[in-house]
Amino acid sequence: MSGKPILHYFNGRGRMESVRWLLAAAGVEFEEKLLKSAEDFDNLIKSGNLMYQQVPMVEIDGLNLVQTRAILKYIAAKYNLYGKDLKEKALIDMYVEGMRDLNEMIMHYPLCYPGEEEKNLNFILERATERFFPVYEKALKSHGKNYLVGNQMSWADIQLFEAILMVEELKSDILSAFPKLQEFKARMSKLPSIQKFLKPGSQRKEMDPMGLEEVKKIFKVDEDLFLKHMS
Ligand SMILES: N[C@@H](CCC(=O)N[C@@H](CS)C(=O)NCC(=O)O)C(=O)O
Repeated sequence: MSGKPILHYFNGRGRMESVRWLLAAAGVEFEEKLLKSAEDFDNLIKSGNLMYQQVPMVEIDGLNLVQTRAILKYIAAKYNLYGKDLKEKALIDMYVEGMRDLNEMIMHYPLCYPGEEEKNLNFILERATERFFPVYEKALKSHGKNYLVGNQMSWADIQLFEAILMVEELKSDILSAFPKLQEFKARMSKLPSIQKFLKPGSQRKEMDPMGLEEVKKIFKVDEDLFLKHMS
């Protein structure tokens, strides 16, 4: 065993991408076991290591961690990205949860009912520019520091950087009204661990590398139930 964390998921962003980002930004190397078929997923379930028969699952420090938030919290705490006291942790949680709300909308965007793409896209962009980004712009402006919480990089900054890149994929000039976020993005982009992850060929996933249909096959998704659940 290499001692590196092992990430179990399919070859796509989904719920695992923030975990990949957090590890990569912390400079932690990891391995991936990518599910390619329903059989792979069944075998993983049969191993008994998935508490809820769901992925993401991360093998780390002898644990089989599941539930995305639990995984992220563990990694943030382990690599000193989770603030110095309870108040900083609470602030980081509040920022992160906002970005995860935005992230969820973007994750579900390709799953919307046919014909509703434009409406959904406009909703995401409206939420990003009217609800979420102003919070982080204001925070950076008001304390004048390089990072959202305290004076060092935290989980909140990494989640924000990921969120900015994702929204920019939907609308490239989305930061035009947010000068502090533009500076933040430029600063974060220069960090060596982030530069490495941004390079082509890294373990960072593209928007839709494997295709929705294949993902549905792995999880044996019923189309109607799926759309209802996601809407
Ligand atoms: N609350 C869980 C949700 C996990 C989840 O829904 N995972 C999906 C893949 S992204 C899954 O394993 N689906 C198969 C199933 O639920 O049977 C988390 O945040 O990790």
